[in-house]
Amino acid sequence: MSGRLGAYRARDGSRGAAVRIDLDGPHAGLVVGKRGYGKSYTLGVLAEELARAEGVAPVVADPMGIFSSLADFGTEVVADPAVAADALAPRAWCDLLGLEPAAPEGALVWQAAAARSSVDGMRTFVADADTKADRATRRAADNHLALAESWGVFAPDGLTPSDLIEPAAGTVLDLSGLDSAPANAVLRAVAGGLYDHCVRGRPTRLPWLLVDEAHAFFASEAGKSPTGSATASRNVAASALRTVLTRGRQPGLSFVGATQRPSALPAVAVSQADLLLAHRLTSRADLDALAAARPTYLGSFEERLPADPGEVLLVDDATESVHAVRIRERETAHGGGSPSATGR
Ligand SMILES: Nc1ncnc2c1ncn2[C@@H]1O[C@H](COP(=O)(O)OP(=O)(O)OP(=O)(O)O)[C@@H](O)[C@H]1O
Repeated sequence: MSGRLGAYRARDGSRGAAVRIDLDGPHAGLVVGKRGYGKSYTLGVLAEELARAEGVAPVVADPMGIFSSLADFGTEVVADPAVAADALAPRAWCDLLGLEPAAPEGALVWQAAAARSSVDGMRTFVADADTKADRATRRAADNHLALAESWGVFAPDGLTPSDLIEPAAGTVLDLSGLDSAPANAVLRAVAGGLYDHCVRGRPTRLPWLLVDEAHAFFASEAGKSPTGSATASRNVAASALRTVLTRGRQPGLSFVGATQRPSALPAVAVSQADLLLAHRLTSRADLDALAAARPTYLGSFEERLPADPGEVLLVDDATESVHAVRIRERETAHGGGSPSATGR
C-alpha cells in the first residue's frame, strides 16, 4: 500500500513518473523548509493519502487551524479538543504548570494528579489537603489548577485513542485557538495515548501522528507559542513525541513533523527520520542541524535542495535514495499561505 506524493522532477524541470511513498509499514518522517515553501501543503497531501488508504488513519495536530478541509475526505475535525486530566502523569502536570515538583505547591499538585482523575477532583483534593499543606501553598496550587481548568482542554470524557482512529479517514485536532501550554497538554495526551494504545494491542488502524509547526512542541526550552510568545510552562508534549519517534514504529505508530526550524528540534528527531522531505532551506543553523544529525545530508544534499514552493528533496532511508520531487496538488483546499496585499 502506498500514497501518491507527486512526480519526479528531472534536472531540466520536466515532470517524470509518479512518486509514491510506502504507507504499509510505520515510518518516522520530517518535512522541513523555509516559511512559505509548502511544508503544511505537503503535510496536507500526506494526510489526504492517509485518509484515503485503508488500515491507516492520520491524526493531525493542527496549531494553525488550516487542515479542516480534510473533512471533505471524511476526516473528523475536532474544533475544541479535550483530553482526560489523568492522561497526563503527575510529573507532566508540574511541567505543564511551570511548578517544581520539590516546591510545596508543586508537590501538592503532584499528589493531587496522582490521586484524582479530573481537574475538578484535583482542586477538591488540594482544598482538603489541610493537614499536609498550609493555606498559601493550597491557594497557589489551586490558582494553577484554576488556570488549567480555564483552558477548557480537560474533560472527563476527553478524546481517547480509539476516538481518534475510529473514523476511517482519521482526525484533525484544531489547536489554533489554544496557547502553547494547553496545545502541548492535548498533544502530550494524544501522543502518549496513541503510543500506549498501539503497545497494548492491535489497533484497528495504524495511526500516523502528523504534527505541523513541530518546533512549537518539541523544543525542550521553555514553551513558546506558535506565535512566539514565551510561557512559564515547558513543552510537555516533547517527551511523549520523543518516545513516539524513537519507539513508536515498533508497535505501529508513525510520526511526521513539519517545521521551518529543524535546528529547534532535538537531534533525535532528525536522526530517527527514515523519510525526509526537504523544501527550500537556507538558514545555516538549520542546514547544520540536519547535517549534524545525519552526516549523509552533507555535501550534495545542500546543493540539490529545491528553489521553488511545492518542490522537495525526498530522502528515503528504506531505499537509500534521494530524489527531486514535485509535490502533487491538494485535492482538498489548502488553508495556509501567507497573506498578500496583491489583488485585494
Ligand atoms: N505542491 C504544491 N502545489 C501547488 N502549490 C503549492 C504547493 N506547495 C505549496 N504551494 C503553495 O505555496 C503556498 C505556501 O505553502 P504552505 O502554506 O504549505 O507553506 P509553509 O512552508 O507551510 O509555510 P509556513 O511556514 O508559513 O506554514 C501555498 O499556499 C500554496 O499556494
